Amino acid sequence: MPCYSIHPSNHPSTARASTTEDDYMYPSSTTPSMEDLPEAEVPHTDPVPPRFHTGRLPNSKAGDGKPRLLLMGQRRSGKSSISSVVFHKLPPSETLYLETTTRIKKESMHSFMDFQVWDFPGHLDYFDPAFDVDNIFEEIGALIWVIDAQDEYLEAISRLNMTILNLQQSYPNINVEVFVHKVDGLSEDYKGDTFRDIIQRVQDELSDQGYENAPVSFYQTSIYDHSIFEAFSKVIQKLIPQLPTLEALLNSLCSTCHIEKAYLFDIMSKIYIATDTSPTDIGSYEICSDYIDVVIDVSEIYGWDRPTENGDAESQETGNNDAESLITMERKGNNYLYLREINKYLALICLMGDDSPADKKAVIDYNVGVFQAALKQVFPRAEREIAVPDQP
Ligand SMILES: Nc1nc2c(ncn2[C@@H]2O[C@H](COP(=O)(O)OP(=O)(O)OP(=O)(O)O)[C@@H](O)[C@H]2O)c(=O)[nH]1
Repeated sequence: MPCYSIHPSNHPSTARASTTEDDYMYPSSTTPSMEDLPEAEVPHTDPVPPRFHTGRLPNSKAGDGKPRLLLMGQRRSGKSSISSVVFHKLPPSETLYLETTTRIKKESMHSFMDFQVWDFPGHLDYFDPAFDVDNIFEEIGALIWVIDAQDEYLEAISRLNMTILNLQQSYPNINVEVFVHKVDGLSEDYKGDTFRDIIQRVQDELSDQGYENAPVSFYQTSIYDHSIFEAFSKVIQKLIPQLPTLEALLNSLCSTCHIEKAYLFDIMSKIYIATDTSPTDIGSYEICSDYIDVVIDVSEIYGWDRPTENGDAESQETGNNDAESLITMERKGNNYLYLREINKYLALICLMGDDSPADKKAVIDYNVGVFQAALKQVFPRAEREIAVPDQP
């Protein structure tokens, strides 16, 4: 059995528990990586001067600097389930017991980049003048609109279109991501028909209102398979300005080492933040995603605390030298899988073809080391400074 380990002290679930950056956040008792923010806005009555989109990149440091993913849609469409399954690792079957959301639920995600997930109650009319629309939409990274494909969806489509048209004036650059959700319960034919019908209706209604080529993307999703993670990966990738560079680095790694497909994964959520530009298929994503689970499970059993060289907290948090970056290769059908922990948030997973990577492992190791070094330069979060408490 090849060796591997994602070191427990380096493991995201442990590492992120200690990250407290915002005064106004308090740690969640159940999940260390997510933090509940104080409750939703209380509608305020003061007149709000109109403000317009600044054209900043969504994750540029403005305000709290954390792009928001807003989860909106009709009641019971599955918004809270999506957030719980992707970011809290809730088993999908347990979402049956989730209570309906009554106030905006804000959570902060500490990972390769910080972002927030805001789960909106289905019934809320956020364009009511009592709400501070700016406060909701100004730092937005993406608006994720969830439509229950197993239910009557005309009302959901008209609310979506109303929202897009309302936002178009002040925030024309917002990415609108439509999750045609709960497709697990539908036959293949019905699923395809429903998906096409929803796309057609949204586009037709928007163009009837004079809004052609609206920036809306559609995904078929379910919490019962990997589709929700794939969709989230694509949504998150749009928020990463360095994506083209990451893809170029992965392309170069793939061609140098004869790698068929390479993914850069966020270990905790199993969202992939970049992949090389060869065609992606859900099968290879599934293999890699399952493999992360195996490595994490095994490392939680067999991992051990490695003392830091000088014992200081910073090197413990950020240190990820060779000793903590271990490798596994495994035969899977005709493929080899290669996993390397890049830092405490990210892991590189590669699918390789027939010629045994074991013969050229040294070359792969070397090139992955080069990739890792380049990543640190282009993607500052790879070397993120962790706040170290002042010494008395
Ligand atoms: N079959 C299926 N059911 C799902 C899926 N996602 C969520 N559900 C179910 O849908 C129901 C409603 O889910 P919630 O997450 O509470 O929906 P919500 O949109 O947050 O609802 P509100 O809080 O009322 O706005 C739950 O019983 C979930 O188990 C899915 O992908 N497939």
